[in-house]
Amino acid sequence: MARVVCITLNPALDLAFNLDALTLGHVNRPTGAQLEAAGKGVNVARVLASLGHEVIVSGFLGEENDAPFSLAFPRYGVEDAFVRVPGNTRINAKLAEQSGRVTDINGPGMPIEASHLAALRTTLSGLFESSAPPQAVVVAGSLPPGIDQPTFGELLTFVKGFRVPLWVDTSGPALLTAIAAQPAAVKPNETELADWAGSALDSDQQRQAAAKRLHASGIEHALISAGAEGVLWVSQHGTWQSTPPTVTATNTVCAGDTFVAGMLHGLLSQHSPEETLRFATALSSEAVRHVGVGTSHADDFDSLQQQTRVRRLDDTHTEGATR
Ligand SMILES: Nc1ncnc2c1ncn2[C@@H]1O[C@H](COP(=O)(O)OP(=O)(O)OP(=O)(O)O)[C@@H](O)[C@H]1O
Ligand SMILES: O=P(O)(O)OC[C@@]1(O)O[C@H](CO)[C@@H](O)[C@@H]1O
Repeated sequence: MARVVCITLNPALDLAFNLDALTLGHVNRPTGAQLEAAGKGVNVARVLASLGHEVIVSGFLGEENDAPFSLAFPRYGVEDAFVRVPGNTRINAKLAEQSGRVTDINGPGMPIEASHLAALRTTLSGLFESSAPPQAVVVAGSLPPGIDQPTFGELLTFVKGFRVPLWVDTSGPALLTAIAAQPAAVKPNETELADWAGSALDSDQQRQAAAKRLHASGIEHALISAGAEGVLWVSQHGTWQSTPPTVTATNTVCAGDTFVAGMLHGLLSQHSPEETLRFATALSSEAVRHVGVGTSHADDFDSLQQQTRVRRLDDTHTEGATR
């Protein structure tokens, strides 16, 4: 198993509400509510730890409300290397309706200052210069106020300097900055990549062309997810496509993070490309059935994997790799 650092610059307490249907402008009474220590990198970390990896979480946490995180980290099985900064970590509302529609309300996050960034760099240097340096690093989620695009680009270059694979999952201008920094992997969804691609990525062909272009631009693993329509993956292993099984989508909030963790797990464990993509896709489909990240301990996980369709698109001699 590997040692992995997961960085969340803008974590969140996710407040998930289950509603029959959301009515704007009215009092809504959810059937259930759940508050969890989250944010993209924390979610990825949680999945990797559940798969047996040694995971360290870092980034910035508000010192005024860090108790739910400090309590959750031992439960998630991850080591806490977050830099505490003045203020409160944001609370993001996730409104999930019976129809499967989810409305996210994500706050801006706490202002980050140059001294906080310097503290983060010192923490990361300490982790990577230790006697047991990590084998991979994930940077996931949005940028808090105070971290502009050039600063983010510099941070990614700094992290790349540790010479382990850097995986980045972000959106908007930060995704463009990340792609320019040439990490080992990015995993936008089809909407998030449209800006970079210059057009909507509605069809398989458009997504395939964009993933190939992304890979050719210097990204070792170009991954594009498209919800229930599945994933396109272009790498040195070829062009692969997966389609998840049909499941009842209750809450899609952590699906992308679960997928990223599943892929990294497969690659770090040296599983075959087919096995890696099947596992990650099935795991992310498991995630959408409930609030929170996906688990491979679900009773029917084997069946979810069997129902996941995986195809290699650039090789006609891979019938054995499909199900
Ligand atoms: N409705 C669904 N049914 C089955 N699987 C799904 C569904 N939605 C998402 N998934 C699985 O989760 C993966 C990631 O989902 P998606 O493309 O929505 O990522 P995302 O937009 O990054 O998610 P996030 O909400 O975590 O940011 C998909 O590739 C798919 O395998
Ligand atoms: O605002 P960001 O950083 O883009 O996304 C934050 C977030 O929506 O991502 C996770 C799900 O992927 C949630 O835990 C969290 O609230």
